[in-house]
Amino acid sequence: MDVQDLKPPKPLYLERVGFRGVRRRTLLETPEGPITLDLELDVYVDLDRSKRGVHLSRNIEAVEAVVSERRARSIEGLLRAIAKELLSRHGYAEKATVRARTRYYIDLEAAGIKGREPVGVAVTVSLTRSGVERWRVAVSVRGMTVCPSAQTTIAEEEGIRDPSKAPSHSQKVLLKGTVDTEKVMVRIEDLARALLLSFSAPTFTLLKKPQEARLILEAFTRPMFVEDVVREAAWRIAAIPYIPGDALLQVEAVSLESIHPHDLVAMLRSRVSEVRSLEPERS
Ligand SMILES: Nc1nc2c(ncn2[C@@H]2O[C@H](COP(=O)(O)OP(=O)(O)OP(=O)(O)O)[C@@H](O)[C@H]2O)c(=O)[nH]1
Ligand SMILES: [Fe+2]
Repeated sequence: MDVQDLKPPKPLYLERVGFRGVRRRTLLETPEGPITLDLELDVYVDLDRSKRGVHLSRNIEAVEAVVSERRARSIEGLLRAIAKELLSRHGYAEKATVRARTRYYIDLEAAGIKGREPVGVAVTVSLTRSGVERWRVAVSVRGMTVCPSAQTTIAEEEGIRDPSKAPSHSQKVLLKGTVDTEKVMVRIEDLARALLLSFSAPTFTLLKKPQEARLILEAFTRPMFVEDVVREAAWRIAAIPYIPGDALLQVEAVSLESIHPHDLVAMLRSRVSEVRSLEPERS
């Protein structure tokens, strides 16, 4: 009998046992065409109290079986297939959890500028043997803000009639949106776009002089606190129609303040239904 199958000295249930950071490249045959993804995978199963260890090589065999098939049409399909493969190879497990970290490229249009922009992605599925499927999609993006407080102060002090023409401090903001759902997975593109449009202005990989000027002028007409960015992002995420009302969303912004040696953070957590129930103040 394998050591793994022996009764453990202390028979305690383990929620997750597996490998973290398994690197694999895969090709997804998506409806928009083939996408190659470099994945960093975490692959876990639970372990009941009767067994000392998980037969861990099977976690890699499950990944290899699915990744080499190259049949997945989406990251959702790929992760669900690996989770099912884990449960089939570990007859003693009740739950499989698979997490993939990767980078997507999103078509973005703002201030009349078009670009294909990188976003950080982490998708987690947890699947039980009875078929309960839970998803967590987290997308991280970068944008810029213009501070409304400094802009107003300077406009008043300098007698500048149109505040958007007053200088202010502007900084890069790291914004992360996470949505937890059952059964349906939030599309990465939808979550990414909701976040990218929640800044004073998004960042673009390529900016020629006229575009750079237009982006900055646009940003100065949309000054935002870091709190405004988080609320705007929550609002836009909740506006994604197919997300169930009981889904949980979390938005966190880290503003790399240009005038301080430290950063500024704002975070909100809410049920999507709660955000949807608010009537926006007409600005
Ligand atoms: N459960 C457990 N396994 C470990 C640990 N350290 C190393 N291993 C793994 O043990 C694995 C080999 O055991 P198994 O996966 O059972 O390999 P096997 O018995 O040849 O294959 P199966 O017949 O599928 O069980 C290696 O892939 C190691 O990664 C540990 O701390 N706990
Ligand atoms: Fe084994």
